Amino acid sequence: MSGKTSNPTSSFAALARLIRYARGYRRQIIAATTCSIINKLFDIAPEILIGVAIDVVVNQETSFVASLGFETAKEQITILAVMTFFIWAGESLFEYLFQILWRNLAQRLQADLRQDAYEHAQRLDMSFFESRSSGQLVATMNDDVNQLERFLDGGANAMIQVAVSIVAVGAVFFILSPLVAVLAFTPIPLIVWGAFYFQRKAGPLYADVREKVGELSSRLSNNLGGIATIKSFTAEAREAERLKASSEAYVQANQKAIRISSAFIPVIRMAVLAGFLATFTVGGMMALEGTLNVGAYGVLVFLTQRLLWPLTGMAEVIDLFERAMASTRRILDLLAEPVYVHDQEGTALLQPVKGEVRFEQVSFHYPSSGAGIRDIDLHIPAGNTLALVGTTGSGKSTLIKLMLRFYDPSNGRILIDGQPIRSASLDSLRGAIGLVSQDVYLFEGSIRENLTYGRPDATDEQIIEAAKTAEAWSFIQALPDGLNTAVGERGVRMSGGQRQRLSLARALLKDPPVLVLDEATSAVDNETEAAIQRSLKRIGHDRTVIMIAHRLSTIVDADTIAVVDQGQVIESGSHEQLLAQKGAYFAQWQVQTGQA
Ligand SMILES: Nc1ncnc2c1ncn2[C@@H]1O[C@H](COP(=O)(O)OP(=O)(O)OP(=O)(O)O)[C@@H](O)[C@H]1O
Repeated sequence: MSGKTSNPTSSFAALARLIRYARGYRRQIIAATTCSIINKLFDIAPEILIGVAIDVVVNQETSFVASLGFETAKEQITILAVMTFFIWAGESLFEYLFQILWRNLAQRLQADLRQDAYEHAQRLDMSFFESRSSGQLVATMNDDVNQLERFLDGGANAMIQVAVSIVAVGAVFFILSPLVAVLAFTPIPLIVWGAFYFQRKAGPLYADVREKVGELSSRLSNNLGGIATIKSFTAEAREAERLKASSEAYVQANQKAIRISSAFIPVIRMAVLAGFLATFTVGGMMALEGTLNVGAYGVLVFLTQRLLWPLTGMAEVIDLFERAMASTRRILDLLAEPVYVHDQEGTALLQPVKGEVRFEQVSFHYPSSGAGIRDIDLHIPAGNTLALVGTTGSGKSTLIKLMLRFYDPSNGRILIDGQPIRSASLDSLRGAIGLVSQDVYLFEGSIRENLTYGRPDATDEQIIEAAKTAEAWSFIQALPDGLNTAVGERGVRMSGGQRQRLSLARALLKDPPVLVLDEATSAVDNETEAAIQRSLKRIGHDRTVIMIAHRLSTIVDADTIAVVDQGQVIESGSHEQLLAQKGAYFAQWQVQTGQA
């Protein structure tokens, strides 16, 4: 998703966006946070109890615990032991609870994000997919989502607990000795500054790492998808080299991040040491002078460790946080990607759809190439057949894409049964159109699953009838597993002609009022093509058919033939009319019939 990761918004902005996204989980987040806080408080408490115990041993009847009403030292030790037991038990219980809560939250949130991202991506316009590689999208929906999951599994709790340590230990310090507190806290601003400095440095580096992961997975999926082409061009070595370059770019991006993150820990360690030594020596002096209770001194020394050492772990947590926020930004950016082709949900085309199609002054240009179509006027009465012919790249498929609202025209409008398609729901519009496109896509699964894709409840009789019309039944029947034969990924186990016939049968089974055949029979032999033409003529009587063909012999019977050239309709009429005009169609006909 190039261009997106350079987004300058900080990681905290990404966190705020994530929290907004996760508002449905507010109660769970609050519960998990509360358990993290309580666990940390229980975790700090034993250190305080050690101090209290020293106080008991040293001061006995005048100790702090004695002032609570436990007179003998034995009683005091016993009560401290009981308290220690409950504190440890409490700590264990809340550890269990926060682990469960955070991890469950991580699971739910990652599943939601992936699902939402996928569902949103499905709604996005075709132009979005043309500007993004599928590998990048897969990386976002898998790696980025997992990265966030890892942070929620442990990082979020660690961040909260560091904050609780600072506040709780700080409070104890200030109660016991404000002077030592100030000394012990002196390194904290440095540590926090270091953390932010690191965050600023590491943020863009991690964004770059995520970008490189995307590129790497994009290359992998493209290459594995195009393995036959690679082999046929014996390009294995070249491709291996290119993959190595992508891998290397990923390594280097990571190395930059590693250099920064590795420097952080030693620096923080020295700052921690300064704070610890200050408490240790100044507190010790004060205890010797008698201005600080011995027990309090013990508490301070132990707590300094509790306060400062976890901060060394902050580097790792911030590391995790930065990575997770770079990922979060990518996921949420994908979710925020605007949909330009708006669905008018709830406003279905008037049923039953008769299939009258009209293009009125339709113009459209692809933003990326500037190519497109201009001022197209076409009218196809319901039940008629329109053939679109013309040189390659003249804009025929573009007309179909506009009719399916893969894009919206920049000018003019398209109507079905007199209703502008922009004001109809995408469901009802696309439900009314059966498309057999040039690039046949079969899903991994059985022939039956592929054929019933547009009509999951079709009976075997209906499936067979559609397969017969598409001249696919004889070869399906000959397969050992018949309709249950697996077609392989993208239909690789079928021949090109078989794939086309399956795709045609799939569209026919949907039984749409408008059938679009874009070079639907280009990969079958002449005999099969003629047979398909005959069946199509039979079923074409009660539906509108729009066909695109290069072989003019297949469209001579169309009610209207429109010749498209450089994005415009330059001639239209019946076969005979166009021949009589002696224009572009006539010239093409001469070439194809060998009369030129
Ligand atoms: N997604 C796209 N982005 C940018 N340009 C595109 C896109 N799809 C098609 N084009 C361009 O638009 C023009 C019309 O393409 P279109 O696919 O409609 O032609 P066509 O007449 O169907 O060609 P063919 O007979 O070869 O299938 C071509 O110049 C093509 O390069």
